[in-house]
Amino acid sequence: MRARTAPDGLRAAEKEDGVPSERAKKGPRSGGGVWRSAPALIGGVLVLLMAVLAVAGPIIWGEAAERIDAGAILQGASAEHPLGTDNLGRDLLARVLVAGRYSLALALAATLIGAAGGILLGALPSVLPRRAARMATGTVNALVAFPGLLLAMFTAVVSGLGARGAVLGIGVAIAPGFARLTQTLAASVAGADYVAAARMLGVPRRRVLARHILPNIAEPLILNLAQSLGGALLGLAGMSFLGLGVQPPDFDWGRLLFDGFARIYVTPVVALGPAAAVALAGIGFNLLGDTLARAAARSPAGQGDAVRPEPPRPSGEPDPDAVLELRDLTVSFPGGSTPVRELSLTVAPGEIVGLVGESGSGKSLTAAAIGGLVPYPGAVTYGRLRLGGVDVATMSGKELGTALAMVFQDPMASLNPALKVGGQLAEVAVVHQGAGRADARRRAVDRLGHVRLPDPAKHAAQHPHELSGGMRQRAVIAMGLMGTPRLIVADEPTTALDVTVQRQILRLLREVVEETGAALLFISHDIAVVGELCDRVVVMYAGRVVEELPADRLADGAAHPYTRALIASLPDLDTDRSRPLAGIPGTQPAPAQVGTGCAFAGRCSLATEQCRTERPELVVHGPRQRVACWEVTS
Ligand SMILES: Nc1ncnc2c1ncn2[C@@H]1O[C@H](COP(=O)(O)OP(=O)(O)OP(=O)(O)O)[C@@H](O)[C@H]1O
Repeated sequence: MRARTAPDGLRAAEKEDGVPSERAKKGPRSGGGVWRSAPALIGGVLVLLMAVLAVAGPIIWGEAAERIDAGAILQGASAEHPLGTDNLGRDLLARVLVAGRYSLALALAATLIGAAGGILLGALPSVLPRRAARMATGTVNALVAFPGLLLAMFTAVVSGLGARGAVLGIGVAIAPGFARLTQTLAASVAGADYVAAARMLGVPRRRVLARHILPNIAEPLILNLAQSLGGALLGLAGMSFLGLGVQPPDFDWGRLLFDGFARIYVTPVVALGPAAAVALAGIGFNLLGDTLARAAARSPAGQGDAVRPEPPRPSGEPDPDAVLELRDLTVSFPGGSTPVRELSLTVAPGEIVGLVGESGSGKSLTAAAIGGLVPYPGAVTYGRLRLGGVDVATMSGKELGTALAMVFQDPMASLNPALKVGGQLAEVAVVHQGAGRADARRRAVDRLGHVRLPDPAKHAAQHPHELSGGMRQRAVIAMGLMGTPRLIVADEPTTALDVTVQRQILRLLREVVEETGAALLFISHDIAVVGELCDRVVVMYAGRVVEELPADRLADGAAHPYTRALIASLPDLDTDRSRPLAGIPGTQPAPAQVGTGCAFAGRCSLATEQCRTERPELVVHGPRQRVACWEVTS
């Protein structure tokens, strides 16, 4: 189970009225702000200039660059030749302007070679058997440790002096960086449930790589491409300058620098022109690459716009009393998968709301979206997300971290095994409330006592592995209570615990709610537990809420066929244990395959043609109950 403080605000760029929020317009999370910054503007202008030069340079100045003038050999700067002339009297300014196309083309070729080779090498560990994968990883590690310039020079010399050798050399020097990046990104995506699921289903590794891994890591690789272009340009100029690159009669900026360098003490201006061109182009590509990376990191999804965010919908007046007000939350992933669809949820102060549904219905993603923790490359949009009456997009990380506590399934994943429990809790108070060390430690021990951990001072001085599973989960809940949470989101907090400890943790959560006045959003697939603990139950199916009702009406008031089926599938004392448990026939549609009608229609014995083609909205059906079902509400 994990308790995490949520990061700086949520990733919503726009407010409920469809107008960009102030934060979206000018705040640090705004991708637009990044593009208006000085480095972005300078980078953009420089790259644009380079592109114009590459296209128009040879057309406009091509002839001047090749015109030999025996009367103007080796001249310095003059009105006619602002950068002087070379040993054949050719105008150096014209040659610098013309060399742009060749220099940029070579840099692009080297970058593409480096990127292709690196991505291939970095992807190998994902497709090879274990031992070969380890060798591939070792090779990448060795290449990364090897000085890039030496690698480039060695390759250039081996493959023959000239532009081809230099391009290959720089490509080889760039490749290890790409390989390392690919490996790291692939490893982070490889841990995702959907990759694990594909592997379990026997999908071949190559296909897992091509379909599940590469599309999800494409964006950072493309961003790295832009930054590498600047590096390649500088590298190629360096190679030509060392005499290993472009050979006469061809010329690029590096070659012009090489030729001018011999005269640098007599007429320094002849070296200045190509040096300035290389420097400006390098700076331009680096600034642009950097801007792209920052814009992607701050885009509405927080992770780039691999998925086109759906526009937020206007949705009535804010509820001033609600602790959590979520309107029209949609979470989507590249490839058309939308596991959460236009979900709306309200939690009142001190209320315990259970979010229940089969595995894959989108419960955890809903919790993650509330905490701004939807994993890359998920895109999150909503019409409104308010915590304690405050728009989450306007809250600082500290404010959100104090107002929201999140408790996840595996407590060990929330606690750093190398740090003592008390120290970890204290850190929350130091970071979020600016408390002194001693005060923070006192508060940590107090909070551990609050969650009924026996001898809290002793356990505060222990490492997580010295605590039992139940104690660890108490410690994680205590961590959430280090702030003054208005809302605790607990995602399957007892699933990893044995039955007795489960009951203790559930009792503790209820006590915490009663004592602190915080509200609790309790996520579970177990409708029996939800019915026992919660005041109100929200039932999710295929990313949408299908029913909301008071928990005490579950047994006899549940109306949606899915809710009723969930309840019917529970064993009770009368259940014949010799027979298999009554499950719900069929399976929930995958997030990318939810059709236009009711998503439950395929499994519902009451389904009509209307259910299959038209999606029912949630409508009031009795006191504090709403149901989305044509058959129940018509
Ligand atoms: N990182 C991801 N990338 C792509 N799809 C994802 C990702 N995480 C979840 N999904 C999809 O979203 C669906 C809903 O996932 P979620 O974890 O929210 O379900 P859940 O209701 O919490 O299920 P469980 O009880 O098993 O945790 C999953 O079926 C999965 O297909």
